[in-house]
Amino acid sequence: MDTSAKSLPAISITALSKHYRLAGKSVRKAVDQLDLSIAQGQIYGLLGANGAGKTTIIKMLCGLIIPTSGHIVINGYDLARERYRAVQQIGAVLEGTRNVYWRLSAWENLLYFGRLKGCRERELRIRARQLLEELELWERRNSAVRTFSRGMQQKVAIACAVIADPSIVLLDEPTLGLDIQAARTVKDWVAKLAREQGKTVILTTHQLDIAQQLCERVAIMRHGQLLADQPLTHLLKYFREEHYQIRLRGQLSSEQAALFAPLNMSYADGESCLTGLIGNQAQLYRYLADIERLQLPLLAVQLLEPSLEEVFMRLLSAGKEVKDHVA
Ligand SMILES: Nc1ncnc2c1ncn2[C@@H]1O[C@H](COP(=O)(O)OP(=O)(O)OP(=O)(O)O)[C@@H](O)[C@H]1O
Repeated sequence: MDTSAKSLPAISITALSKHYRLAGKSVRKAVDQLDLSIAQGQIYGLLGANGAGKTTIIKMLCGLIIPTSGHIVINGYDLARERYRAVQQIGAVLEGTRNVYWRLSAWENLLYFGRLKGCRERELRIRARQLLEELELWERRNSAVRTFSRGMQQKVAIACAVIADPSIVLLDEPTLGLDIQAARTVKDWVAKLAREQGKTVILTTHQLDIAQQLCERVAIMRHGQLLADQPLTHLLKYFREEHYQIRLRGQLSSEQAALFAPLNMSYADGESCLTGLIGNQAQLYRYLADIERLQLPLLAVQLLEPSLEEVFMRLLSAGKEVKDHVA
């Protein structure tokens, strides 16, 4: 296979399913007839509620779970028929804290994973040093990973995943449990992997603000199927006509705020701000009628671009597939 072709998708998934047999004759469809194509050099977010099937997809891409049916092609290599070559294209950090050896130092972990992946000794040492320096871990390279903070451990795990310089990096919940500063370091580094080194990054996360900052394209999954698979900018435009901000002078009482309950309420500088998706004009007028009835001083009603979190919640509650028709 020609892996150098730029037009080749990094990952191509066709009619992929994973069905688990449960007790009796019942079956859980963790992933169900999924089609997906992920372009080279993209940061791709795989989003969905708990149990949507994200980790199952990541594990199938790594070759850790055998699909029930369907095909996975990675940089042109069929995972079922050319497994070694296909898996070589990938570096992965799975969910949780056990991606690296806690008794080994950061340096030893990098050398261990590099040798396991067939790196040559001289290049391996140069790359290990470069990665540890980039991630600000060089000073602590000889300390056992178990003595590291959660953020430092996660940085070591990501460094181990990319030690052999794979072109595709899979990150399952890369910022879970990290404090704001550690999450930002990981986030900035993920962005650098794609934008400066041209790597394809596929990440799952429940932190939708991080997905919104990082991802160029986003898939939203529900019950093993796709509800949406679109460029982030398209998705954010999807409910643009329905996302409002209503500003009022003064602070609402809790009884007054309850009338606008599905909207987010904030108060600052003497103004109350109601923000959220208002699905139709009739609902908007009902809110405005309440405002008039309560004699709340109205300052402004404005259309806003929704956040990814609002689009996500809306899509999940609607439960309908979204076609890519937004220009
Ligand atoms: N080994 C297994 N046996 C049976 N069912 C499983 C197994 N592994 C996963 N599942 C089920 O498959 C579905 C998808 O799980 P998966 O872990 O892929 O979801 P997820 O989107 O990653 O969820 P989360 O966000 O909670 O990590 C869930 O209903 C889960 O309970």
